[in-house]
Amino acid sequence: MAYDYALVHLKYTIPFAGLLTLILRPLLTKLDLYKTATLILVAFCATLPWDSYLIRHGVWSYPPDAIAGPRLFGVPAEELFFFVIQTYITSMLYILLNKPVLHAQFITNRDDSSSTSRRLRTLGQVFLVGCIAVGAALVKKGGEGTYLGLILVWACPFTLLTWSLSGYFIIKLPLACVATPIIVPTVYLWIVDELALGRGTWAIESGTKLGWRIWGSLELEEAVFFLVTNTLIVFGMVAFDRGLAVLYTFPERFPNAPQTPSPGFLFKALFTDPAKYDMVRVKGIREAVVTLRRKSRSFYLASSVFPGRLRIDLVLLYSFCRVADDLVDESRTESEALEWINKLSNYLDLAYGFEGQSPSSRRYVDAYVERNFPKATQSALELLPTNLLPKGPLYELLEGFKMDLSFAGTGSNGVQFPIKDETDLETYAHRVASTVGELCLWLVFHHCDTKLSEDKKSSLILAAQTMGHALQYVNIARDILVDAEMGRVYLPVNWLKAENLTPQDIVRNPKQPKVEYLRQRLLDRAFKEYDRSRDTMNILPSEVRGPLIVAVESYMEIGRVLREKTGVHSKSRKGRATVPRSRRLWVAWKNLSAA
Ligand SMILES: CC(C)=CCC/C(C)=C/CC/C(C)=C/CC/C(C)=C/[C@@H]1[C@@H](COP(=O)(O)OP(=O)(O)O)[C@]1(C)CC/C=C(\C)CC/C=C(\C)CCC=C(C)C
Repeated sequence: MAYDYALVHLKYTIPFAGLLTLILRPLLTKLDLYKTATLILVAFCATLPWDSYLIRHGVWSYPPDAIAGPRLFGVPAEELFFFVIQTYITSMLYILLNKPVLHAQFITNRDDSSSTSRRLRTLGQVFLVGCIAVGAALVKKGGEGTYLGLILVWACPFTLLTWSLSGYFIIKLPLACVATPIIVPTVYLWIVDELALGRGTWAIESGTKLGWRIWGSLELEEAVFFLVTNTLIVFGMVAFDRGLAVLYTFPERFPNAPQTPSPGFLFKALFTDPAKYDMVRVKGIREAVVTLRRKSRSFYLASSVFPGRLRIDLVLLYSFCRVADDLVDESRTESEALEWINKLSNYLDLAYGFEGQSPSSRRYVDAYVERNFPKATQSALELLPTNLLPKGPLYELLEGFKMDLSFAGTGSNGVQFPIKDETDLETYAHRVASTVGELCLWLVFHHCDTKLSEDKKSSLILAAQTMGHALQYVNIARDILVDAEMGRVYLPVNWLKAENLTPQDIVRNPKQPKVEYLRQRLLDRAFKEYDRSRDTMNILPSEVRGPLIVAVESYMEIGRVLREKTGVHSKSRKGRATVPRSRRLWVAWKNLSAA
């Protein structure tokens, strides 16, 4: 039938591409489309002359009754469409699987790589050179090895180039991010190819093929073809991501990296000598990602949808806040905690005192950090992007940590509960969470291509502060049990009094029924603050609106779980309510679709 080949697309390739598009649509950014379109263009231009050569030299053919008719350089329109749809499918799968990954952490160079990585990279190079040599020999010999030889001499030099450029990076990436987008479309296209060869939609001429069948009608050459072309597409995507990662990770080297960089910019980044990478910064980013992944599932998930440099800076900000909070929280005595707060305050004095001055003054700040803070916390302080953040909210955050110290002495006579009423509660939430919301927004303002008016910025900051209250109230509602175990009660004392309770009663028995009522009261307050600020998020620039909404909603979902009371029972090992992973993913997808 004249539409046999077109039917292959209608039945197999288009539905698969459609399904991937449907899943990915809310997550796709302009940059993803730019990468995919570039790869499609490259794949099209690289495959067309090669394919045309194969058809003209009778290596393969299409029965005239299986194709519609139009051809370009002898290649049927359906085949041209194959170049596009295959590249699209593999790219989409790669993008989907790489969304959660912050590529900056995998930047590496020879010195940073293990001896196993070095050996693997060399092994890959030797293997690919071997494939090129075998391919060339087969083509030269002619006859049955011709088609396999042509595949190898055409695809392996590109693969060798991308492997040599990005080999260490590819080895460092999680295996699933690289192997799955190669294997899944390859196996799928093997099945489609087997069906097409079986039906005679296309045919490989018998004089130029080895005649080895892998399974059913699937010839060895076809199996190799799909494997190497999908490998090439994925390696192309990886090269893109490595270039982008270099561009975003080193602001000193690339001060004005645009969200969607030109090919020139990308080449410059890709060909930057790896020996010149600031590996101290890369290692700091790695530590920050580990901290984020371990400590906050909500913000870790949300971080995946933020673009480029903003994502890195938010992760670094999280890491600073987390490290500072932990230093204070994990102190054994009040004086030790106070000492950390003073040191953090001195650090801010120095960092902001030297702001805008020479790199040597930055080294002075780093020296202070290295002298005064534990090794594991140093990078979080050294990499805080103080040049993009106002200092006020950071000092205020430390004031919030000081309020936590007022709980010190629990269990002895000196018990204190600083949250006496709603005003204290709001002051506390303002210090520890509104400050964080405001800091996030300053990063957003700096990194967004869309510039906002001062009026809009002020409304957004106000909304971020209110949203901070909402998140902090959810945090307190979630942690009543955990906090009570540490002798802390953040529920206002006057609320407890109205229920004939004291903070000490909560510390003694945080599971009593009245606690559930108080938790819900606090959640009502949280959702009131959320309602007051949520609509303002619609004036955020489009490139960050969805991601910020995901950050807020995935945290507020903890509150929703607590409201349904299911979360109180489905607790993590730490005794905290959690949102199941599938529900978190759904929240992210739903909100990105609506944003
Ligand atoms: C996507 C991404 C990586 C975001 C990073 C956000 C960030 C920098 C968070 C810092 C969190 C942190 C460790 C702060 C220290 C003080 C503290 C503990 C605050 C509480 C956070 C809870 O985190 P977690 O559950 O991990 O803490 P514990 O285990 O209980 O110690 C807080 C509840 C505060 C979180 C508040 C925000 C992130 C601000 C939210 C507001 C916005 C994002 C602005 C939205 C914009 C508009 C216009 C409304």
